[in-house]
Amino acid sequence: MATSSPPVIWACPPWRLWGARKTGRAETMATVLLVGAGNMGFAMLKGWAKDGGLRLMVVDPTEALRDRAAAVGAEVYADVAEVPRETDMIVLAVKPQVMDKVAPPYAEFPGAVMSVAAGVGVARLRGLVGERPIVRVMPNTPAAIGQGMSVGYAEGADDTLRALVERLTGVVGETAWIEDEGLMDAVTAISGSGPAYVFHFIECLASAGEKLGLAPELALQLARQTVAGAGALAREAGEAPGVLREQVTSPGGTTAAALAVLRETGALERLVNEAAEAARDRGRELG
Ligand SMILES: NC(=O)C1=CN([C@@H]2O[C@H](COP(=O)(O)OP(=O)(O)OC[C@H]3O[C@@H](n4cnc5c(N)ncnc54)[C@H](O)[C@@H]3O)[C@@H](O)[C@H]2O)C=CC1
Ligand SMILES: O=C(O)[C@@H]1CCC=N1
Repeated sequence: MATSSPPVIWACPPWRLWGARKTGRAETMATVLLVGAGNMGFAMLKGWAKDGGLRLMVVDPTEALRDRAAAVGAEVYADVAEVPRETDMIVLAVKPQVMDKVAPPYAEFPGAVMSVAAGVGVARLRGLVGERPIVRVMPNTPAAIGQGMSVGYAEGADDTLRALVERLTGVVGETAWIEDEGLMDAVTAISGSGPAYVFHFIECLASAGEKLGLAPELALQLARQTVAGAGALAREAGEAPGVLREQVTSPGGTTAAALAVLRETGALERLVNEAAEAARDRGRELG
């Protein structure tokens, strides 16, 4: 019996055939539509552009943001009405406050939906885009350099869809899954918002350096590289952060003097707890 199968060939859109030739992974071809190419959407898009097997489409009303998306290889559209209805995955990356207005037209599109919006639950998303596989993902902006952390929660997703989500999150960093959607606000408070806490710590450390007499540029260089180097070590050393902390802390030395201030009253820990709780609570409000 002949093995060639013209109907399958004809059923494939041309880009799929192109992608199949390019990657040799025909089964993993996918069209991804990014709705909202702002801070978070574009951070992910930059990574997705490195995956040669994805057809990337972007909708954003802001011309400058469309231009930068086009510059990394995406097909860009100003309005949903212009977008070809050829989607395997629709990624909603607009603000939670506009989700109710932006999402409903995508109910007419095929494919699954992945939302990165803080606070917006699967039940609400289903009300907006209809019955279909829906995945919530909480990414973070280090995705822009392939160092992101993404946490997924999936309803109605089979292994193929989970694999596509992991492909999209894996190309921009690490991926974890939660089985309880109620934890998504906690995830948002730690890894979604977390980069901002770390950037603020860099600001504080640089400011402290200036107050101790360092030139602003030098103070910022020291603070930035110290946080970057400590973060990389914490990830790669294979030892608990507490062990790495002790390796810096000579008994009776300078670090011990500083940590006594930071830890003695539990002030920093309390502050971080309160900050994370505030972020979690705001996520609940947005929902
Ligand atoms: N910024 C971050 O670090 C993170 C953000 N998120 C989530 O990502 C989502 C987007 O946040 P950001 O990127 O920070 O906001 P942003 O304001 O930078 O991006 C939102 C984009 O949506 C676009 N937009 C507005 N109306 C639209 C429409 N009708 N169609 C298509 N695009 C439209 C805007 O032009 C803008 O570019 C939010 O829901 C947020 O909760 C999640 C994790 C981290
Ligand atoms: O600030 C926010 O609401 C979004 C979600 C996590 C990071 N940025």
